[in-house]
Amino acid sequence: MSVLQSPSEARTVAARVVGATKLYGRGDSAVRALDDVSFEFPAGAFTAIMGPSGSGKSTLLHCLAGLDTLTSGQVCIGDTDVAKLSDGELTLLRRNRLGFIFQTYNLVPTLTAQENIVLPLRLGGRNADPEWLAQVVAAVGLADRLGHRPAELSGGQQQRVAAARALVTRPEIVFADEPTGALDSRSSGELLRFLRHAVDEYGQTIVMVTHDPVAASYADRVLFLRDGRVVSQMTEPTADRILDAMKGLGE
Ligand SMILES: Nc1ncnc2c1ncn2[C@@H]1O[C@H](COP(=O)(O)OP(=O)(O)OP(=O)(O)O)[C@@H](O)[C@H]1O
Repeated sequence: MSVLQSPSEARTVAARVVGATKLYGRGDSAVRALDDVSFEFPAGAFTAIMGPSGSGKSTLLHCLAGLDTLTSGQVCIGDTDVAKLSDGELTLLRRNRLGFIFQTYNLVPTLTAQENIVLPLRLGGRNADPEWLAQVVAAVGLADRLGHRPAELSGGQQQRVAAARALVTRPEIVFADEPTGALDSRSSGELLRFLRHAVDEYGQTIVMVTHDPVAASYADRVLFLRDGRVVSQMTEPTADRILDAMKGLGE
């Protein structure tokens, strides 16, 4: 399938890694950040990736999202083998089929909230679907703040603008790297409810790295890593069960 196309049929797997291995450095000083990781990320579901510091969470997310490359193994987004894409095709895949939310909001300071939200469409030369834009903006709860610039918004509001920006292109997958890391618990809750709503109402697929058991409890499934390997997974997670699992991993 062309990287320009959206999926024409419902998929059960949004992304998969097979035998994913990532080495940083060479020889004696090489670090095995990922060690033969295989996992399927279900479509229309919210998956959290957890594990102790240095367990490979960010490396896995970055390799899945085409921001970094594996040493060996395979990453597929839908049916697309990411390693087979040229740099230009990879850029198009990221722009047209993926959405990103980072710990730092990365909003453009001179643009209003509304302008930031529609920026990915502008960059892709596309017009906003007015109905979809209205839904995203309503769900994110920022209707009265759309004309404000980022500096006039709280951290939580800025992160919700960033989340709306990630969803506005209706990407196949939204990748979120510690999206609540800089937020207080109230703002975290608002962001996580928004993400949960996007999964439940629009069938959005979300993959999120987090250290926070409460944040991970919003997911449908939690994948636990240690030393670059998948050690377990949990469905229907609760914060208490996740905390116990993390203690078992030595966190
Ligand atoms: N660019 C790099 N060069 C060398 N080593 C790296 C690089 N990036 C990550 N690593 C190493 O790879 C391992 C996995 O790192 P990674 O950042 O994926 O872990 P993490 O689980 O996301 O950690 P944290 O929770 O602390 O963010 C660590 O040992 C880390 O030091």
